[in-house]
Amino acid sequence: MPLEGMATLDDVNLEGKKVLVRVDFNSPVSGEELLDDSRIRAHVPTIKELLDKGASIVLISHQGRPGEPDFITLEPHAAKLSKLLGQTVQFVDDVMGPEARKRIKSLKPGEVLLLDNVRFLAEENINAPPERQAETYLVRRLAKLFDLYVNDAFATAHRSQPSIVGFPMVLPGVMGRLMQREVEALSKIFNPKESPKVFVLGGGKVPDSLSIIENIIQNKVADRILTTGLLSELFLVAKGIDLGDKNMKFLERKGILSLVPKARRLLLMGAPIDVPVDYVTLDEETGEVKVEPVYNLTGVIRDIGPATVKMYSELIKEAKIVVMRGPAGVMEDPRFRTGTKELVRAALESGAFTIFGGGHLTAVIEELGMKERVGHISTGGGALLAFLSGKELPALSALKVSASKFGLVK
Ligand SMILES: Nc1ncnc2c1ncn2[C@@H]1O[C@H](COP(=O)(O)OP(=O)(O)OP(=O)(O)O)[C@@H](O)[C@H]1O
Ligand SMILES: O=C(O)[C@H](O)COP(=O)(O)O
Repeated sequence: MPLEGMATLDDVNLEGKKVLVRVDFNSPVSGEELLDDSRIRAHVPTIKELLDKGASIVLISHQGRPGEPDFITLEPHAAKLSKLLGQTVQFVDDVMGPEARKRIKSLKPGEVLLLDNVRFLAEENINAPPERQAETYLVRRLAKLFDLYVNDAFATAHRSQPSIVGFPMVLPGVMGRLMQREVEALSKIFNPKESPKVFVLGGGKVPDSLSIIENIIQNKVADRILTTGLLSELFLVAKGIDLGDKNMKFLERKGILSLVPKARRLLLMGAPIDVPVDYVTLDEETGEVKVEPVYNLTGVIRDIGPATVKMYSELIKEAKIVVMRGPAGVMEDPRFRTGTKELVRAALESGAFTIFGGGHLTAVIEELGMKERVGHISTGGGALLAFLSGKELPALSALKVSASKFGLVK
């Protein structure tokens, strides 16, 4: 999806403006302690630019979902952001009540205020069309206190919630730098000029990966799809290969065998799907770890094998764009991390523009110490899956409507 039709920070005057910025600070937590700050860190360039250009900033975000243990206040996030910015980030344990409105009104240029978890409001937890969300209490109460709305929350772009699609209906809405970077990088995937493109798809979210494959086949996006992880097991079964009793039973228990007809249809449509030739397996009784060819498996599949790594690495070398999502094996156990690590290394050494998604691959990139070679690491989980599956992202549609309604783009 091109940037076309959406406005960026370059299209608006920020001097002295009061700006509402939707960020996605949703982070893994233990109690009220943040376990990872990468989502918060990712928004720093946008926030700094707004401050440098003389705006006062009010940040709005969610954390967790109602009923889940990670559904907590954003107070620790404010403390973390203060450290990252090197300036005090004010916090108010309120979203749209009198205290929050008073603090928003008194905010001065150069100051930052973080509101509390927007999902504490029932309205925010309902997905509805933008016109409906523009009429929520949240939007009616807060919008009049601002000059501008900035959406920097790519990771929540697949939700049609008031803080995402409601505000830009009534305020001029532009994308922040993180949102812009995500959309620009991910748009390369659908640009026919940037070929050949190799997708390396693995991990455990098999139905999501199938939706991605359907979309990239329909749009003739991928030149090759290299499968790993549970997805590769599904395609081997679809090709008629018996993975041995233990693996077949595991796939059945996970509901993956029911996806075989769909996988077979994709193969019959001529999808350029590659499957592993060997796996690293574990004998659960003896604890023995072995490399076994796919047609003679006795152990439980834990990682792709060395011959597969070699074959896939050769194909990756020829690519202009490499898109990688999900680990190649059960990489939580260091004995089964080699496949993922070597494919990530091959991608980063290939000279291709690399796009990575998912927490597991991000951890491997850090471990390899090769972060500076990365083309793009997406902050999106569900949003990235939706984007790659060709689904419309409500946040982007709303920004387009806003840009046209408020005359922000020519
Ligand atoms: N062959 C396999 N058999 C069983 N599990 C596997 C296999 N290959 C990968 N996995 C599991 O897949 C899981 C990761 O898949 P997932 O698709 O959730 O990745 P991800 O998007 O990077 O995750 P997140 O972003 O949530 O951290 C891991 O827990 C890993 O152990
Ligand atoms: O972590 C995410 O994927 C985003 O923050 C969106 O969260 P959600 O799936 O709870 O809407």
